[in-house]
Amino acid sequence: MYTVRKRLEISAAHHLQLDYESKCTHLHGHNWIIYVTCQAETLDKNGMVIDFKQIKELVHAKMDHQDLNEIFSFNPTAENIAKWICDTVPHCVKAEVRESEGNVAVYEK
Ligand SMILES: Nc1nc2c(c(=O)[nH]1)N=C([C@H](O)[C@H](O)COP(=O)(O)OP(=O)(O)OP(=O)(O)O)CN2
Ligand SMILES: [Zn+2]
Repeated sequence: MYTVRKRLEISAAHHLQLDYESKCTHLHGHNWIIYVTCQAETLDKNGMVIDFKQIKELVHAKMDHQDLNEIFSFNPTAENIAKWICDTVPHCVKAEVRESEGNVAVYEK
């Protein structure tokens, strides 16, 4: 099994829709650190699981310097973003989304 992992740094704003009082319901931003892990049993004709550049184009280009509530139809929690990444990037088996050093969500297929 081949495994590749791409690290992305993304500046983006969001607010959360919650059924309890929270400062996070107000618009605010994070410098998100995201790790995308992809796996394949065999490599493509270029000798890759997936080009790192393609991962960047699919995730960084969509999210960087955006209001995540405007570009996503779901509540943009770290968990939901991690799931969206796994569903969007070919061969993705795991996405780790860090809002900060202490706040991390992971989705694995
Ligand atoms: N399970 C989740 N919990 C929370 C999420 C999330 O995506 N998944 N997101 C938030 C907010 O985005 C919020 O911005 C987090 O703010 P922060 O101030 O970093 O959170 P803390 O209060 O926990 O920060 P400390 O620095 O540890 O005090 C909230 N929760
Ligand atoms: Zn937040």
